[in-house]
Amino acid sequence: MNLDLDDVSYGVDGTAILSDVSLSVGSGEVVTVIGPSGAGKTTLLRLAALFERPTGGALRCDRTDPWALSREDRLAVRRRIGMVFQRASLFETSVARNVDIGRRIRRPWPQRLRGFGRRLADRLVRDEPTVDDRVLEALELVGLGDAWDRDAASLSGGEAQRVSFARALATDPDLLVLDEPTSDLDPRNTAILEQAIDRSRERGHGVLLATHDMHQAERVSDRVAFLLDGELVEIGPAERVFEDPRDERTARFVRGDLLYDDNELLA
Ligand SMILES: Nc1ncnc2c1ncn2[C@@H]1O[C@H](COP(=O)(O)OP(=O)(O)OP(=O)(O)O)[C@@H](O)[C@H]1O
Repeated sequence: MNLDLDDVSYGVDGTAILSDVSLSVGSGEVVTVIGPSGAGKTTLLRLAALFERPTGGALRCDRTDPWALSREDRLAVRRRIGMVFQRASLFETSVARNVDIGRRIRRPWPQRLRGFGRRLADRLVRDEPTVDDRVLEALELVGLGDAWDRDAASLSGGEAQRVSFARALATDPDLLVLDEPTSDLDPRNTAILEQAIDRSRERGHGVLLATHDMHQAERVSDRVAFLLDGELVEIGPAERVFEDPRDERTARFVRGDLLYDDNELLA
């Protein structure tokens, strides 16, 4: 899926949170949004995943404005997008069911009912619970292939975050939207998720990622966008943005110099 944001703005109760943001994510491309806390990264990702409607400008998925479609048609577009939130929220059931839930709620109702019938028939002919290949494959991608029958409540924070990621992968989304998916993870778990991002890219999925981790942005991105106070300061190939930023504010941010002092913008 090609996602295009054209001068997109978003405001709540008259307060601007994003102003005139233009960016695109193509198939097989990883675009990373960096910026200080409160810059608007999560809001931008929520717009990209169709959770919120822009208050200005245009957003298009494969050249179609999903907000101009009927609710049902917009949901069909929405089903092609997988979002992983900053904090994992899992249901109190097995790991496999947690991953499967993501796939099921993305299916239209007739398919869901057929799936229910199949599972019921499965249960009648065998005692063992069955796990869908897609679910296992997604769990293997995040290094949790052996954990499918574990209780989600028994997982560590890092494992839970990987299960959330697997839930999004199992839907085979055209576009993955990842909001700081590794912020609470140790280096090993972070490396596993970065590999999964690479695999998604190889499969031709687009990835829109927000991260606070500059090294991660350098490692995984094709292009990097720097967001500051709701405005996109610059966007370009990762190497260029990190090594030769065009804007002084980007330079200061990637160098790690503080842009804020007592909440006052210094730039
Ligand atoms: N629904 C809302 N109503 C009012 N203000 C909001 C709303 N959503 C976000 N904001 C404000 O918009 C700004 C951007 O928030 P956002 O969460 O998008 O930033 P962020 O870059 O993701 O921050 P962080 O890196 O800390 O997660 C913040 O000042 C936030 O308080």
